[in-house]
Amino acid sequence: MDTGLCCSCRGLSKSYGRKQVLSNCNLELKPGELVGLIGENGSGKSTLVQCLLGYTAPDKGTVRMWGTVGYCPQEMILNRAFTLQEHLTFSMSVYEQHAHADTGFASTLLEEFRLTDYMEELIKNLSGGTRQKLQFITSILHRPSLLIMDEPYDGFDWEMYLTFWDVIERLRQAGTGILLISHLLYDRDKFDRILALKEGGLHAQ
Ligand SMILES: Nc1ncnc2c1ncn2[C@@H]1O[C@H](COP(=O)(O)OP(=O)(O)OP(=O)(O)O)[C@@H](O)[C@H]1O
Repeated sequence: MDTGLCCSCRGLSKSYGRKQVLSNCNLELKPGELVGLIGENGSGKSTLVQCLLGYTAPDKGTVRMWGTVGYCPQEMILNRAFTLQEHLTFSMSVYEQHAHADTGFASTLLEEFRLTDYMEELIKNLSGGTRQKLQFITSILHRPSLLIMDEPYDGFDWEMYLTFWDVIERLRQAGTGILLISHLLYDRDKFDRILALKEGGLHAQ
């Protein structure tokens, strides 16, 4: 069924003990749309993302996704014992089980993010910003239908920040719907919509 959406959640609620974190949250994302999600520390942004991705079960509500998903989390999830090359070989083999991940796109991203000099380095020896670049490109190798990113450019220098936005724009043009979570959103004009999570609810900004 073509709903014209890549993600929809309806009536999402989640409490931890007596603390209600999400209360009746509704969100729809269209292909090619870029939505920013802001909120104070502890407002529930990560909880919302965890519910969208199915990592945490909501108390109420439904989540639906159409197509493939890419996720760039805030915390580092790379295997530190791999070299960058081993990490990429492993990631591509995982993606190829479910989606198309072409080596040409991977090579372009490695060049654009200046990672080609580090292919034989262990991930544990890379700088924080370099690891962040690798984590970001890993989330998009399969050109997902929906991309969810939590503080994705934390640690990028200015040039890499600009490269990041170039790549995001290309993904949007190819139809990827994007949800970008951050405490602070710069360049607000790049977003189609900005939502704020406040007292458990999503509010248009
Ligand atoms: N597994 C958990 N068990 C209990 N409480 C939790 C759990 N996960 C999150 N919380 C609580 O839920 C609230 C929202 O947390 P969450 O991490 O979703 O906020 P956030 O907006 O992502 O915060 P930050 O901007 O600091 O990353 C916080 O009060 C947090 O302590």
